[in-house]
Amino acid sequence: MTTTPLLQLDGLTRRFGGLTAVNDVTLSFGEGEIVGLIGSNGAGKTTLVNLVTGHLKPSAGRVTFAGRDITGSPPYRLARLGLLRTFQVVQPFAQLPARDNVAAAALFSGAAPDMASARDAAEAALLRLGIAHVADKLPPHLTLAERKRLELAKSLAAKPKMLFLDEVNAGLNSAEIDAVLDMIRSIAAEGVTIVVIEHLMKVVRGLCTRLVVLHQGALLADGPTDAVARDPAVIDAYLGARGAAMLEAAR
Ligand SMILES: Nc1ncnc2c1ncn2[C@@H]1O[C@H](COP(=O)(O)OP(=O)(O)OP(=O)(O)O)[C@@H](O)[C@H]1O
Repeated sequence: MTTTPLLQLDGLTRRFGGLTAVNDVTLSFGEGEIVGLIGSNGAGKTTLVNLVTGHLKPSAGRVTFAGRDITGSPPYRLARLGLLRTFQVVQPFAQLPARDNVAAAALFSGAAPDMASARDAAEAALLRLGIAHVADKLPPHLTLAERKRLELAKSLAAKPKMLFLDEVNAGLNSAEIDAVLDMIRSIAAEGVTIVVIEHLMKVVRGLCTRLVVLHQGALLADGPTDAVARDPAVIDAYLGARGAAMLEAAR
């Protein structure tokens, strides 16, 4: 029996003038999967995520989420369906305390019907991510690790079905990364599909059961982490001998 994927991309393509940043990508993602989206700088990872989450419109192709054609839908509509993302550079509202940043995400996504329940959802999300103590602080006064957790709290309060995490571990130390990985695993354990865009092999190896590799906008490989890590085409185009050794060492 085949199950319907949560997210299906068919021939997804985005051109910028003469450059094809995402080239005819066909892929699907199931419920509760943790998938790593990898590839060298400029491979098209961010563009692909932007096409799915409504921040860019495709030049061609189709995006289907939970059986519904969502091609070209704006981010706020997709957030209401449970399709959410974080950004590589975290972008909280600097003048709002952490709690209200999370509450705003809960309201914006429609996960909370009013400010009182949005604040309750925010408290719960901050607690779950271990940063309840920063609820009253303004984002500029948070550490990088706290700001990254704040991003995750915003996504969580929006009740995601699928979450794209854009380098949520960049700049964190090893212990901070381990803590974030545990949080991501616990979110996935509730059935949320998670796609992580990553350069850190420790994260890819420790978290993802499946890897999708983009190269010059096209799909180069898609399969179980171990198999993809040993794929000569992937080693050649992306990992290099050093990257493959690092991925092996991170086991
Ligand atoms: N708005 C844009 N206008 C023109 N070209 C763009 C635009 N956005 C991305 N590109 C180009 O599309 C290609 C893919 O970029 P993208 O940012 O998606 O790659 P990436 O894999 O996310 O890279 P990185 O790992 O460096 O973030 C690059 O050549 C980039 O210069």
